[in-house]
Amino acid sequence: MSLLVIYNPASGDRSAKQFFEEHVIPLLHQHDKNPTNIASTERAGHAGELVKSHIAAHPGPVTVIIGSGDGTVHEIVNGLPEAAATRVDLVIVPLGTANALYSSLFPPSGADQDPTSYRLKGLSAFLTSAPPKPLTLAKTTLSSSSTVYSAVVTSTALHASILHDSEALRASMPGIERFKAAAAQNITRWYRASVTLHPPISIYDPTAAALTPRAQEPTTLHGPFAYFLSTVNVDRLEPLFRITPLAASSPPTAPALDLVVVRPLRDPAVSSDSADDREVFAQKAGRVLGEAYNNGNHVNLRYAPDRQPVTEGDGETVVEYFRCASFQWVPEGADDRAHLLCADGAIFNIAQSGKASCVATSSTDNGITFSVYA
Ligand SMILES: Nc1ncnc2c1ncn2[C@@H]1O[C@H](COP(=O)(O)OP(=O)(O)OP(=O)(O)O)[C@@H](O)[C@H]1O
Repeated sequence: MSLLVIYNPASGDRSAKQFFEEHVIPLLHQHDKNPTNIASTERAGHAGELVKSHIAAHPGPVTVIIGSGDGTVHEIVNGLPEAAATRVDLVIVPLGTANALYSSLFPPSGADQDPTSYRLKGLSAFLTSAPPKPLTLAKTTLSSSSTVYSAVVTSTALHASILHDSEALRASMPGIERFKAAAAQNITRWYRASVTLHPPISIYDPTAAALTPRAQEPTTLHGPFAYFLSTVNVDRLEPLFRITPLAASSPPTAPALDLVVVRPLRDPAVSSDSADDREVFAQKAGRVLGEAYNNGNHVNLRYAPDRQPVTEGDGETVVEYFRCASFQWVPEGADDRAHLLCADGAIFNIAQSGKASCVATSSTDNGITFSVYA
């Protein structure tokens, strides 16, 4: 098995080069692991090119130690030719902004933890020969010639708008605060679309505190939507933002998408798509996002008789939490923002009259088995 080391000097707070020189490379040498190549990415897309040319020169399985955030992992997952038919085992050193995949694999313990040893947990798993864990991928088809794989998140609505707008804030806000700033800019927007979920479908029931089976035929949800997001492999998008908690507490036994959906017209205080009702609902949407930071408690919010979100009683849930095999998002023509789709932070535009179809697959679907040390 060959060994390739890649780091992205532009990730997160731009500390990857120094971290690799001071910690990662010396540790590899101490363990007699000699990489075939140590490369720094030079531009967007370069990480995928580096792995692709490495496999061409060294056919067969490869371990890739990757110092970056989720965006660079995404480039590797999407950068290899289907014909490669090989195995890629990833060792993540989390040096990006959000590090969703890493913080889901290694949830922060809460206790004081040395940041350097925390970042080296994946590398330790590799060095101690723990078996790598296969990844699930979400495959999104935007047209007959456009397909993208996600290893973390596939979203539309507010989350796609946040990722779309936060990139412009990267230089002035290198940390996760830029996602909060972009959320504030977009919190009153609604997105006109419909979405069809495909079975097997289950839905979270806060009373049972469990996912319960739902229809075994496709289910269509009509908009407008405030929030629509699906994940694979992760229960959080930042160390403390636990948006799909059931992915960890009740993990799927076969490839599946965990979905968080928020539809404003379910709110008894909202009767129409007016500016006033958007302002009223923005507070509820803000509460949902805030409770996701409270160990994923947003999934337990219900509307009380006074129409405020609470965690007691038996009112309608504020969040609809589904697990399903696939979904099809169909934006309405006039709503440009409903045409944005985010795949692990990369933003795509769904064509006018187009749709996005997303299906959970095992990582072997594109001919390559992607696994990660955890
Ligand atoms: N040398 C480079 N200069 C500028 N950008 C680069 C360079 N190398 C890679 N990139 C781009 O940097 C982007 C961000 O990288 P990455 O996702 O690893 O970090 P992040 O966005 O800070 O973290 P996260 O995705 O976890 O929030 C990638 O999409 C990649 O295309």
